[in-house]
Amino acid sequence: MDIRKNDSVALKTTPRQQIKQIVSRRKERLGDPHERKSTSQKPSRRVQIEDKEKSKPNQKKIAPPVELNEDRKTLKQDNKATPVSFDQDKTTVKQKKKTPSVNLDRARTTLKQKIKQRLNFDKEMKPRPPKCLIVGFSKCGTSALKGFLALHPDIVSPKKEIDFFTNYYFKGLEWYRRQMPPSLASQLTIEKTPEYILTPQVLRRIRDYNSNMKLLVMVRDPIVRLQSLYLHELIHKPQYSDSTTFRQWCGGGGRTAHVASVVDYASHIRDAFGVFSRKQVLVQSEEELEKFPIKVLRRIESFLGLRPVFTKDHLVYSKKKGFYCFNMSKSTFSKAYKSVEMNKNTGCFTASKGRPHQRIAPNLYRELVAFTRPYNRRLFELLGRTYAWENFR
Ligand SMILES: Nc1ncnc2c1ncn2[C@@H]1O[C@H](COP(=O)(O)OS(=O)(=O)O)[C@@H](OP(=O)(O)O)[C@H]1O
Repeated sequence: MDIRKNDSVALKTTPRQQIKQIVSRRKERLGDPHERKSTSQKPSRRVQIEDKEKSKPNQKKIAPPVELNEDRKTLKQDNKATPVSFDQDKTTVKQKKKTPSVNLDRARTTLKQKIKQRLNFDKEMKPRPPKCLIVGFSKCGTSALKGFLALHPDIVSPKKEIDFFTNYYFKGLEWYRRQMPPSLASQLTIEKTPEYILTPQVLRRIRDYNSNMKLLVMVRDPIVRLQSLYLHELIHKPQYSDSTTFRQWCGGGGRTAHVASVVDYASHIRDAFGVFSRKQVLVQSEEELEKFPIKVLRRIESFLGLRPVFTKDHLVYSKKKGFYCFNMSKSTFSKAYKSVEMNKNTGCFTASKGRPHQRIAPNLYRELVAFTRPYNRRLFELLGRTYAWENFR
């Protein structure tokens, strides 16, 4: 080894340079103390927390915010769909649990269909001109007939008597139509005003309005009709008071013009037969409606060309009232309720229908029987049938 050469190199450097060299060699060996300081700096608090989290494997992780929103979306959609799934049958609800997305789609479709149906239904529902009229006679069970008929799904009827062809003809046909309840094209509107049959001019107005109109005419034992009308007019006509007797109301006896106007069905029905074909007019007795309502309703269904729906389940006999009333456990009851005044609790007609009649004094009764007999005979001849009115006595 040439020591002198090395020494010569060494001799060439100044002590200051030598110190520098020593320091740089140390740096190479150990690394820069400044750099070392930067790497050995304390980790930031955030990093510390993250590290801590990593070091806790069993701790529950909080779901990232995006997923939470997704969950909420799904929840909202589910909530929106809930009313539809209620309308669907139980099977669909069960399926929903298994495949929610499929059922959600189905529920949406059903809802859309239902809305569409409803809109179409509402568009179609409008007041339509009546095609059948209950034209008479007052106090012969016309309200019961109208109310019972309104149980039929294909029949609608206004609650009130419209009196159009008698009193409000000047208001015009459009006004009349608007008095009718909304109905579907497939339904039949029936209006009842028992005074229509009393005037030939009114019957002609009806024919001019609709020459195919069907007429329902209720008749009743004329003496019972007198009793019924008497009780009605005592309340509704100011010329009578509570003290007006039946005899006084009859006009002092049983052979007056007043009595004649009440018991003479035949001349009015003849007028109706003169304006309409007989096929368009059905005459029905109150007595039969009172005792065998379903039989009568089935007959009228057929007369009106409606599907037969009436069964004995529609009505129940009330011993207390002494009449048939609506069977409130049957859902059609609520439909009929829109068409007649009835007691919501009992399903029977209000107190103004089916009032107990007073007993007629025997003398007056005999007079009335004698007086009404020819009227009845004329009616029976006209109809080609009899009623058991005179046989009752
Ligand atoms: N189911 C039933 N419920 C109640 N009443 C019934 C029923 N069926 C027939 N009737 C008889 O209907 C009589 C009333 O007839 P109207 O409805 O034509 O009277 S009105 O002209 O509308 O005022 C009414 O007359 P009154 O008994 O004099 O009240 C009843 O006898």
